[in-house]
Amino acid sequence: MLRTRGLTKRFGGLTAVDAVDFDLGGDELCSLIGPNGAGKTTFFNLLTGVLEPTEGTVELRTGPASTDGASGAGDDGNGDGDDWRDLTGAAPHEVANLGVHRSYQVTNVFANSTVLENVRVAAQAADGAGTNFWRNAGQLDRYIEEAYDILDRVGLADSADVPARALSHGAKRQLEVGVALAGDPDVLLLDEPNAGVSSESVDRVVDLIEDVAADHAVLLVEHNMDIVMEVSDRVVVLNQGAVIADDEPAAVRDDPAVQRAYLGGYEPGTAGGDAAEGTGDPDGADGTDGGEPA
Ligand SMILES: Nc1ncnc2c1ncn2[C@@H]1O[C@H](COP(=O)(O)OP(=O)(O)OP(=O)(O)O)[C@@H](O)[C@H]1O
Repeated sequence: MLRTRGLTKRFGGLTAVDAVDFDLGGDELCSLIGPNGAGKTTFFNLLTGVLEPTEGTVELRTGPASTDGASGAGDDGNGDGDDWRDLTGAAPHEVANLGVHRSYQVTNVFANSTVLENVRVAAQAADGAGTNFWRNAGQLDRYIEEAYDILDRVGLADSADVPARALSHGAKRQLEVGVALAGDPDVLLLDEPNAGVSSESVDRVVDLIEDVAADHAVLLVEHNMDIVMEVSDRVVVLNQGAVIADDEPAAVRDDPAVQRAYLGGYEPGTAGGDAAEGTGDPDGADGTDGGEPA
């Protein structure tokens, strides 16, 4: 569905992402983990056009897509029928239009608009209708209906008329996923969707991740290893910009190189399951509510 080859980003003398070959299958939920500064956010930024790579390519399968979820599905133009679109260097809106959407570590919704409006506007924009819906009265109803369906799916139907700023942090993350879904994406990139979410809300966000993964390709950055182990089909480990493991969750957990680089001290089910060197703070002091847009 999405693949990179030799993807590299250097900031001066620092190689933040180092020759990464990565494949995300059609129905796959792949988690990207690694210590702070490993290059996860930079990798997301390269996939979504926020940053231009120093070297390497990003490609999206545009069809005909087999949705077998196998990592590395697709071909290199060798005649088995898969088509790939080169996204390398494309602007963020072009990448989004082609079906790759992301959520951010910091909540990114319109604070003063209602929950419904946030999703409705995203659905219109994705349809190329912009905000000029007056030209066809029936169209507005269609977008509102679509927005309600999405709010149902993300568990926010009861909050449709509430301003986004009034939502709890966890509910804002649900809304973010709703806004991303409104773009009708093929690929969802979720950047720490549980960061700052209270422990009571984590289960709801995890259920939502699993639900959207049923019919989308999902790449998840997550510091909480219990969640990673629970939801992932596959786990990719970055360390100093390079992939040091790419396997099923249990195999990655038991990999000595991963233990050394990242998971030393991780014990399932303890204290939120954060890996030893991760600072993702899913349950604890929520420092993110104060300065965020919503
Ligand atoms: N715009 C930039 N200019 C210079 N260096 C940068 C820039 N963005 C990131 N870096 C550096 O690149 C490396 C990778 O950073 P990145 O934020 O991608 O890591 P990360 O794995 O997402 O970390 P975290 O888990 O803390 O979010 C770090 O050493 C960081 O300081």
